[in-house]
Amino acid sequence: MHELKLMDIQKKYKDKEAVRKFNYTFTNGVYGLLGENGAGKTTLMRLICGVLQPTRGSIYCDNIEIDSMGTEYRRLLGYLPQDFGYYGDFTAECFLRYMAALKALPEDYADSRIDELLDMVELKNVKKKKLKTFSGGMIRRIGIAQALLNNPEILILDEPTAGLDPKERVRFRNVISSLGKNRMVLLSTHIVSDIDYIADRILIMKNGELIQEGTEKEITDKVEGCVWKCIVSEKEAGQITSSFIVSNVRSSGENVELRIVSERQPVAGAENVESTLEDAYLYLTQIAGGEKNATL
Ligand SMILES: Nc1ncnc2c1ncn2[C@@H]1O[C@H](COP(=O)(O)OP(=O)(O)OP(=O)(O)O)[C@@H](O)[C@H]1O
Repeated sequence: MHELKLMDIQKKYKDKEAVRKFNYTFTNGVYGLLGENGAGKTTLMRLICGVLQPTRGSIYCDNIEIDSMGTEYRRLLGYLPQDFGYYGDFTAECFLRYMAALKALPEDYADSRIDELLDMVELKNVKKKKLKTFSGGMIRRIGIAQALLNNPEILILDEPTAGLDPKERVRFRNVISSLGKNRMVLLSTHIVSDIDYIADRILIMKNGELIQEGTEKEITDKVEGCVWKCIVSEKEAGQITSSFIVSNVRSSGENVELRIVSERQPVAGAENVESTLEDAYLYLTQIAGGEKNATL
């Protein structure tokens, strides 16, 4: 098991501070990195992979700075970037062979590993098909397979579920859960339900900062007793939405059903309901930016 320690990481692109004051220690398990677009997730992942250098701070793997580890660190890593490049004319099998060669894996090992991985990501029956005929979900799965070629102990997946349909999302979650048993898996998303059940720990980023960290239960518990449901007129709904954190809106005949996160009862008749990670995420990201302060 490896320990990856981020100490006081900052990354600036000219004047833009994309990651700031980031301190965290990862070990084995699935870590879900949650944040809206532009929160700094990709930058953080690139820093961890050594593709980018921090402006300030250092990253240590088992107490050794990753910069000084060179190929030894790269051997531990598997990375699926947000837009990974592939040639559409390659078959799935050829693509993995090509990636294995780039990673300088021995041919014998690569052959058996490719078979194993195609099986794992459920693409064995289409291994002779060209990638340009694959769906978005199949491409994502082949992306994971390439990231796993060297059997990495640290696996970094940037928005791996982007563009997947609901069925593919479920299949993908199953693959990821099984991977987190004996390695560190860090995956980013802005979709709460993608990591709801599979992440052992959830990290929430906003404006480059880590604003919250914990298990799903720890984070959800932060808004325990503060989630309300009520049915109001459209006019009332408009007023409530401007001053409360509303985590869901649903039409209900002439009226509107609202789900609200608030410490006090937002309107007479609102009923307390069980909190979810989505409620907590919305609440924590909105108060962190001071977007809604009259609420709780
Ligand atoms: N090369 C760059 N030069 C300048 N600014 C950048 C660069 N890359 C990212 N940024 C900015 O840094 C911030 C963080 O971007 P980053 O891509 O890390 O966020 P993200 O959470 O991964 O978002 P997304 O999900 O949209 O990729 C954003 O404001 C972005 O515009």
